[in-house]
Amino acid sequence: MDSVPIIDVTSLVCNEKDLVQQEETAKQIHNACQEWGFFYIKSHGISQQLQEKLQKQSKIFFAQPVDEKMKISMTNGGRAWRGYFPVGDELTSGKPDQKEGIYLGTELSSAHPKVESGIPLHGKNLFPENMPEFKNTILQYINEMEKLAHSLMMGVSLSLGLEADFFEKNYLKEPTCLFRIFNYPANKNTNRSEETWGVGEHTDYGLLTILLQDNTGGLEVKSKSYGWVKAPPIPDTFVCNIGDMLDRMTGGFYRSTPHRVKNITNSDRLSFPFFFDPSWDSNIKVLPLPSSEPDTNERWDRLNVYKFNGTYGDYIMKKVSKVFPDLAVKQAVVVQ
Ligand SMILES: O=C(O)CCC(=O)C(=O)O
Ligand SMILES: [Fe+2]
Repeated sequence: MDSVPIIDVTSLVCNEKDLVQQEETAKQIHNACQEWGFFYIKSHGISQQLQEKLQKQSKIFFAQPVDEKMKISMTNGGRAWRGYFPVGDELTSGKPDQKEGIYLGTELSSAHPKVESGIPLHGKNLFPENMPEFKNTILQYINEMEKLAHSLMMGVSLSLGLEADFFEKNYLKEPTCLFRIFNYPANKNTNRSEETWGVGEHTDYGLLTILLQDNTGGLEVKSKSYGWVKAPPIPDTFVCNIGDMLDRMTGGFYRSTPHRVKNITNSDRLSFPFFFDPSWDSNIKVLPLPSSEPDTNERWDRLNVYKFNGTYGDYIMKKVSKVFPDLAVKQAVVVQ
């Protein structure tokens, strides 16, 4: 098969347990993660109405003048790294991406122990005051994505021959949930050369990403067997992909696959990645798996993920500080 597989995840999300069907779904996840590191999910249980509401309000938000959007600028987000960034502010491999966006995550009050102790990427979201419905929709969406992600990680556990709650017990007591809303401007609105990307080639950092994309298209996945392959929008599905931590834990058995985006159409493209990552202070350990074969090809970031030892917090801070170097300096995060 030369396209990203589609997996029906009913058995993972529904309340009635069908162990036989769960094993079957786990087998499909296993094959997809080994071959692609990517898969589409269908029958996921997230309502179309919620997805449409989110898209509609995001469109309204991005259509506003930059001054209005900058009222929730990331520079006001402090160590939580939340808020809006304009086109060109986010870098991939040192190059500005052709996208604007909002960084969001689990809503934590300033009294939360992690916020009180100054742990980065944790805290309050910045919501536009002129769009109260947007806030409710985002919070509801994050909540539903988190539940879905727990169910999918049960499938990933089973797919590796582990207890269904392996990740739950060891890495997901307090998952790091990051949510982003991106707008990739229409081709006609940018003076871009061939080399510019909506987001350049990269891998995701954590365990599992669940992506909602609008109808525009533009996402590409670097497959093992077929080179760069398109991952177009498919109605009623989300795109899922695994991140560096699962690659590290499985010793390369499951790969965090490079991907990139270019919007070549004459309309803006909206996308909504939800990143489901290990608890901040969980120590990333290699799993006892039968046949692990680390990837020896040079990675997009020239790092060797198989040499990484430490907590998820250690890993992501190095990454995020490269993505927004100016902000990292303001937040006193060392850029390496
Ligand atoms: O916009 C997309 O389709 C993908 C975005 C992405 O890969 C990311 O934010 O990590
Ligand atoms: Fe990504």
